[in-house]
Amino acid sequence: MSGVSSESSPLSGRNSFSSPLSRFNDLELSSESGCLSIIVLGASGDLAKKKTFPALFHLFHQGFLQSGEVHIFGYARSNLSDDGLRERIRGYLKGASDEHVSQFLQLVKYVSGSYDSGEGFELLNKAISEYETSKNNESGSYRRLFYLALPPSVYPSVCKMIRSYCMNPSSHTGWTRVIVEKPFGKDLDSAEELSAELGQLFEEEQLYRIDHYLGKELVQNLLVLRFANRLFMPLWNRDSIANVQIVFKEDFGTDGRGGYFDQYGIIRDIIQNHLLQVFCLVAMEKPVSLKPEHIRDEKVKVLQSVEPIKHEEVVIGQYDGYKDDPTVPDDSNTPTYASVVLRVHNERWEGVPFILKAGKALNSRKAEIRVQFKDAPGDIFRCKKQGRNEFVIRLQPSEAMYMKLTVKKPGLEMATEQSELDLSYGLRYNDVKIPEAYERLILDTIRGDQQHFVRRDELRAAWEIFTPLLHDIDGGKLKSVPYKPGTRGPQEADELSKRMGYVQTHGYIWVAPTLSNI
Ligand SMILES: NC(=O)C1=CN([C@@H]2O[C@H](COP(=O)(O)OP(=O)(O)OC[C@H]3O[C@@H](n4cnc5c(N)ncnc54)[C@H](OP(=O)(O)O)[C@@H]3O)[C@@H](O)[C@H]2O)C=CC1
Ligand SMILES: O=C1O[C@H](COP(=O)(O)O)[C@@H](O)[C@H](O)[C@H]1O
Repeated sequence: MSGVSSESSPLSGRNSFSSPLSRFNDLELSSESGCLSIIVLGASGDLAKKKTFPALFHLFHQGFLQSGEVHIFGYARSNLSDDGLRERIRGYLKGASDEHVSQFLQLVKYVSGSYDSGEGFELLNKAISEYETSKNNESGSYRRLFYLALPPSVYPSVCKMIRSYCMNPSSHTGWTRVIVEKPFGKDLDSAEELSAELGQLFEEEQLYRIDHYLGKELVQNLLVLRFANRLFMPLWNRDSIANVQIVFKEDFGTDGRGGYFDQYGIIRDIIQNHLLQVFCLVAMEKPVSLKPEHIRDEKVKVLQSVEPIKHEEVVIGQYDGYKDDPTVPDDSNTPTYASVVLRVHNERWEGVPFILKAGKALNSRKAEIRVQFKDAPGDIFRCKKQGRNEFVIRLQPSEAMYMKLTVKKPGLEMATEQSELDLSYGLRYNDVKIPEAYERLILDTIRGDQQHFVRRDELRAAWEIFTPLLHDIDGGKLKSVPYKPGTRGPQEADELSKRMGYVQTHGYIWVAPTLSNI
């Protein structure tokens, strides 16, 4: 974690104390050396080229992956050569010289094979073993990291193949770890079935269920914010907070992914995983320590305190034009928008609605947490109509935290107006490059830190919350209301937020500050 250098920061003169959290989380974070083989399964796919390989490249570029130690293997069914794969991903490797890109690409090899027969995996194991042997790695360990950038339908067979053909030999020190992408199942039963299948093949410590929202800078900040600041502790409960919104918006539609999306819908794609993980970090109790198991214990507890979702506290929508995608059935009821109210039955949150909203083809792209406080009692300024205090954590874009406040309008009159205390990262940390979520999470996996990965019981608790609602939507008991692309989504969702006690501040818009407007 970098602080702000007083030379280059526009806000020079501030002191910044930074301390690596890994020192506090009691983890024996390994500083292992030796061979590291990273195997990207589904290397020909969209996620691999857009996220996985670029994240590996950035780690390489920053010196976290040493060319003397690491080798990267792409595996898929497509008939590609090493150079074919390299050319496919080259255009996505940004932010470094061509020479550096070429050095990285030289570490990448391709093996072609199917996902359910031994032949391909034997070849893959041979390629990994040859590399390991070539390293003549007498004192170091042998590490094998498998990244499943694949449709979940093939996870069980791929995991069986890895288990049968590609494990780190028992004669070697080191480890074998597997990163699995979402979606982990489609409902409680299918997720449990998948968990049981993978659980027979790998120990929980070997499985890293990735949710890339847990790798975002401001999501990782939530624990620090909540538990290292005295300011928030007495306020973070039902006495002061009226409602919490956790919002995801995209200003584009399913863009050629309609076939995939239609089987899942926005609740499975975004809410049950990304937004629910954010919800956990906002709502959970303080963990005993920063040990991954302590944090995940608290997440499970708060998930288990969520009450059954009521139909009248849900709005689902579908944007006009979604069904024009030829891969989407004409009678699809799949929601591309949803607003779902969660209620937590515990001492801290009884009566506080958590509104989780996500939508595609909306009027903007952003993700944020909006904590709205109750009105100030006994308002002598009569300024309620101007708006309530809100603490907003902007996850993306333009990472920021700002607190909306009522202040005296500067001037001779005693008038009030809405303003904000603003911590915009672009300004405060303008010399820090915020890492990509996938970069951090892959590095965590190499280091053996499972804090930001989803544990099996957490996954179960998450599906328990959403499965009844999802089955009702799939069974047609709730209908998606149409909305126009480029809008805020269905009007019914705004009405739901209002019913939940959310008070909109009229005439106030937060503008992300830039160096030119301070
Ligand atoms: N794309 C994204 O932005 C995100 C994706 N994810 C998740 O990551 C995983 C991979 O996503 P993505 O890369 O988009 O997926 P793709 O559809 O691009 O699939 C990846 C590769 O898997 C192989 N494949 C595709 N369909 C099948 C099939 N039915 N059976 C066997 N193999 C198949 C193909 O390789 P080949 O034919 O060469 O073997 C393909 O190149 C998924 O679980 C997805 O949900 C998560 C977050 C974001
Ligand atoms: O997992 C997914 O996330 C992306 C949005 O990720 P972000 O980091 O850009 O916010 C979303 O577009 C996709 O549908 C979903 O599968």
